[in-house]
Amino acid sequence: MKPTKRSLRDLQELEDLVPKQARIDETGWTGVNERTFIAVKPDGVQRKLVGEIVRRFEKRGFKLVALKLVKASEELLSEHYWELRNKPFYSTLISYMSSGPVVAMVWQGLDVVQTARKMLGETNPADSLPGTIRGAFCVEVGKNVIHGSDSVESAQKEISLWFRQSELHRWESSSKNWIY
Ligand SMILES: Nc1ncnc2c1ncn2[C@@H]1O[C@@H]2COP(=O)(O)O[C@H]2[C@H]1O
Repeated sequence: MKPTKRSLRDLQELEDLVPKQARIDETGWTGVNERTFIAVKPDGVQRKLVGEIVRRFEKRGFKLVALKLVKASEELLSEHYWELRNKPFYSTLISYMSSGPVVAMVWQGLDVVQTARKMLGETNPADSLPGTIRGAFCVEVGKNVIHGSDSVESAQKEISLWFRQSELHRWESSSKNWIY
């Protein structure tokens, strides 16, 4: 039977009922299918760095799997930054991250988690090499313009937290054979 608009919406609603943990395995790919979560933070969006950041990931050879402009709720941010909840800068971090829209993305490719971290630079921009994103575009740890998952495991959790399965796109890149 051809699915109607209504039945597609029903499927979406059903998917939202599936516990997030159950979806982690589906994003836990390896090799050329490894994925990472990248977010251009509110200062990066305000400072018009989105295009430059997307350009760097595209030019490196990674594949864009998902992208959206989102105003993160405090609930989402408290899950995302759960491990930092006792840090003295935690409340400043939550208000900074909820101060404006964030561009949330998923990028895919060989060793993308580790390579993306190198492209981003160090958490503190002062320690970041000039060619990195933070080394080129920011100066202060509290406004460091971009987030990238620090491990494959964190990437799986963060992708599941920020995206629905239906927002992660499968597509064939025509330049794949020139990259791998
Ligand atoms: N000393 C600090 N003061 C303020 N913010 C910090 C400090 N250390 C880390 N952070 C923020 O906490 C964030 C944790 O995730 P990120 O590595 O993306 O970026 C980090 C900074 O935005």
